[in-house]
Amino acid sequence: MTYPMSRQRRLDPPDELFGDPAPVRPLTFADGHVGWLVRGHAAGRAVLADPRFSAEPDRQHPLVASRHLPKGRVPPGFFLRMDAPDHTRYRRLLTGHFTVRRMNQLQPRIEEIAASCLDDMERAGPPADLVRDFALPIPSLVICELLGVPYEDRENFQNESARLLRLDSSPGEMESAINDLIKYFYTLIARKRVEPGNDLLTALIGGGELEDDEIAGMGFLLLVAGHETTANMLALGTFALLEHPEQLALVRDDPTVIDNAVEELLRYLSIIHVGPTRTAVEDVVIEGTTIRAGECVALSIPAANRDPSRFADPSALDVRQPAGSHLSFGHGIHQCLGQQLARIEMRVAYPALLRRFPSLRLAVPAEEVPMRADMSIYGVHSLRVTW
Ligand code: HEM
Repeated sequence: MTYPMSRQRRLDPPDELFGDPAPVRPLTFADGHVGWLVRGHAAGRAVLADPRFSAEPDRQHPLVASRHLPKGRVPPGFFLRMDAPDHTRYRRLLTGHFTVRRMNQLQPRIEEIAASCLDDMERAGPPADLVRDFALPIPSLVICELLGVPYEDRENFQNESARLLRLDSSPGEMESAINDLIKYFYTLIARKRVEPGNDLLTALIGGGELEDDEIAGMGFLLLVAGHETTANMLALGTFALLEHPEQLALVRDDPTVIDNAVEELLRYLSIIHVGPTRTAVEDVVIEGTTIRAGECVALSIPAANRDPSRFADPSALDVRQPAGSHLSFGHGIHQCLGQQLARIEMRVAYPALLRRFPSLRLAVPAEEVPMRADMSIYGVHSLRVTW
């Protein structure tokens, strides 16, 4: 098996992932280096929960690491790529800001933002690009307001994020995107020291526990993770529902299915389709396979989420099928910090869109929808729709 793999169908992971049922398989990375692919649901949870696997890129093979961050170049505060105790220190300062209760309080504002995007779409008339007009603005605006980032600066940070997430970006291109975004946060933090706001960056500055470079790294992580992910779920999820009209009708007409529909879309679509990666810091046996100290492991969330030993009908999109145990938000100490926010955004946005435009349909043939096979977060580059 070699990585990354190509897909045969737009809404399904590569067939190659499912040819052999072994939960852990040897894997050749793009540079020819051999590591492991973990594709079973139980094996994936075991790796993500095990402190003998490190998330730090400087422990990883340079070319695996470069897909996310150049070797040894984790910016201060970028705790996604840190192990305990550094990871714990940063994450602890944020958990109180992302509780279910805090996120629920944002719901009315998210509803307002979604309604305003829909008003604009309605006013402009069909066709629309659902990515540009709906899927990207909602999470971008929400994370900007939460962090205290001016929304007017979105073009800059959306372009830099795209540079960071392209699978063919060189380590140099990634490093310059990271540096530009971190520099941007430095300027913002300096401004907030003079003019504090009612936002998360201001709270982190006021807490007095962090240096500016640490706040900049945390802000950068939250901004990128907070808008690209949900934006792709909203657009790809809508595409998937348009391809499954009976499921779309359930989401539009039956308010009781939305919570599970969001989990099922997360499971079925598995937008984090490359990685997460980890490195064994000592020999570890996972379901009978020994992974030696220093070896890299890539976990396939799409394969884990379609593991037939975990889900009754894994290749079907069925919004009534219990899907809550998916691994789309990861597992263990790095499990997604923003998952409650993402859930509320989706629970609000899908029904609002489908109820506003009950006759929503693609404005181009499905085969012409440009897919994000070239990005580390899967989705659609654009989605032309009409109504
Ligand atoms: C549908 C949307 C989302 C998906 C599918 C998603 C997925 C993930 C996954 C799989 C991880 C774990 C990565 C790993 O173990 O290496 C993660 C971590 C993270 N996510 Fe999300 N995410 C989403 C939305 C968000 C949002 C809205 C935020 C905004 C605050 C966010 C912030 C983070 C952060 C800060 C981490 C790092 C956590 C840590 O290292 O402790 N995510 N996300």
